[in-house]
Amino acid sequence: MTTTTSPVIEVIGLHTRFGDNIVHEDINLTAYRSEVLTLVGGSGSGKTTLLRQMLGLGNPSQGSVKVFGYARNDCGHDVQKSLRQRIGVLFQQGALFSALTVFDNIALPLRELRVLRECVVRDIVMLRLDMVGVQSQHAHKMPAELSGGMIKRVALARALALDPELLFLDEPTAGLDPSLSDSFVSLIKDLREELTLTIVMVTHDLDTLVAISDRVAVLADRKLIALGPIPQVITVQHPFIENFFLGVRGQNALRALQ
Ligand SMILES: Nc1ncnc2c1ncn2[C@@H]1O[C@H](COP(=O)(O)OP(=O)(O)OP(=O)(O)O)[C@@H](O)[C@H]1O
Repeated sequence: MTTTTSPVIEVIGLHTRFGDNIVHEDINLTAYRSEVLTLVGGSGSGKTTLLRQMLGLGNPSQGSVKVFGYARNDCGHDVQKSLRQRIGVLFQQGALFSALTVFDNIALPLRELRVLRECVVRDIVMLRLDMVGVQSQHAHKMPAELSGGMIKRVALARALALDPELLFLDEPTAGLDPSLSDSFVSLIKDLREELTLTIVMVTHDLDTLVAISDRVAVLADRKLIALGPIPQVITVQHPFIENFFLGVRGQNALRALQ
């Protein structure tokens, strides 16, 4: 994997507090073009909050989050709109609209652009379904008729509908059994190469983390306590890192790196 040095996301001097609850203290972090950066940390360490700030869904109390060079909490409507088109998101929950077919779920972001003819929308939807390995006969099914693995794939197709440069994955393999999880991870690996995606992921799953990440950012004690490739991160002495990476599950997952 080759990364170039251009920053896609820059988190600068970020502090977050909700009332008396201080979540982040002086977080500084950069995600570079075409890398997979994974956020880990214990429950409540502020991973989701940081992801939401990167998406422009929440503001830090201090500091800034820049995406493609634009400060998320200080850009106009047109910039926000163009950023939305350059970013895809796979949410852990509520991945698909239950009242819409597979086809309409994937078509939604395309139709929202209000510039594409329906025949073009159709071609793009079918292309995206093919990309994620879902056969076209499933296009007119409702989400309730799909297996968990298929729902993830369709949600990924929707996240990729607008051909984004940056993809956020929130617990992408949560709820999948190990074999479905492995095949979803290989799909993400293939697509990130094919589409030159920059990926920012939150996961608790060590196998997923080891399989996809170029660098890992570890949040604990309100701070960024480690940032780098896994072999470097596991040398940092901190109870979270020792429990997470160096327990039995961690050791098993880390064997994949050898
Ligand atoms: N909108 C909000 N209002 C008040 N407190 C919030 C809000 N969003 C998050 N928090 C608090 O911020 C802290 C960090 O939450 P966050 O969901 O970001 O953690 P997390 O690392 O993603 O946790 P988990 O791994 O359990 O999902 C928690 O104490 C949470 O209660």
